[in-house]
Amino acid sequence: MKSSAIALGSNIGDSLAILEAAIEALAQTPGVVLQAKSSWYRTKAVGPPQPDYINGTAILQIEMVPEQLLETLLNIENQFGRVRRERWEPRTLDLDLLLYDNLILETPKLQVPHPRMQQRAFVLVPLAEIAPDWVEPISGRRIKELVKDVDCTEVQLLVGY
Ligand SMILES: Nc1ncnc2c1ncn2[C@@H]1O[C@H](COP(=O)(O)O)[C@@H](O)[C@H]1O
Ligand SMILES: Nc1nc2c(c(=O)[nH]1)N=C(COP(=O)(O)OP(=O)(O)O)CN2
Repeated sequence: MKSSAIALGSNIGDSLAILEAAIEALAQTPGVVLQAKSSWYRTKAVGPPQPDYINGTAILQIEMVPEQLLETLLNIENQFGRVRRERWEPRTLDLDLLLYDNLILETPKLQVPHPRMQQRAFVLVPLAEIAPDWVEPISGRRIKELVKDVDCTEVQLLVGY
């Protein structure tokens, strides 16, 4: 069994229902056990102007290699109507693979840890809630330390668990 941290986001449609259903779809996937899910946060969009997002994170116990997990995430995004036209466009569902144990991996299709997670309050705030002591292997710093270095003012608790 390996551990993986996943980021979830949505800013089109009934985002909260989509995100809850996506968590359920992950939990029902063979080879995946849902260990923890964070609260949901309303967050200002980073990048081009677009509607606010709802973001959260989950910790999975998995029996899959990282490439299989990415494939699983992309399939679930498609199930929830994800359409890809351009980068950083609004989306029904975005699932990013943040961390996979302490692995560092760089292939044309997959980078782990997620290369922008250290700058993203919408990732670090929910991740610090469920995995504060996980060490991000590139920086060697814990999530609870990384979150202190980002501006969290535009990440508001929406549904707490
Ligand atoms: N760590 C990653 N998680 C998700 N997707 C990744 C990762 N590293 C590379 N990718 C590639 O990015 C696209 C998905 O882009 P999004 O706009 O974040 O959905 C995917 O095709 C992966 O090959
Ligand atoms: N608040 C917020 N802002 C965002 C969010 C998000 O989830 N929440 N996702 C983005 C898109 O990231 P994308 O997956 O297109 O690009 P990446 O490859 O940099 O993750 C861009 N901006």
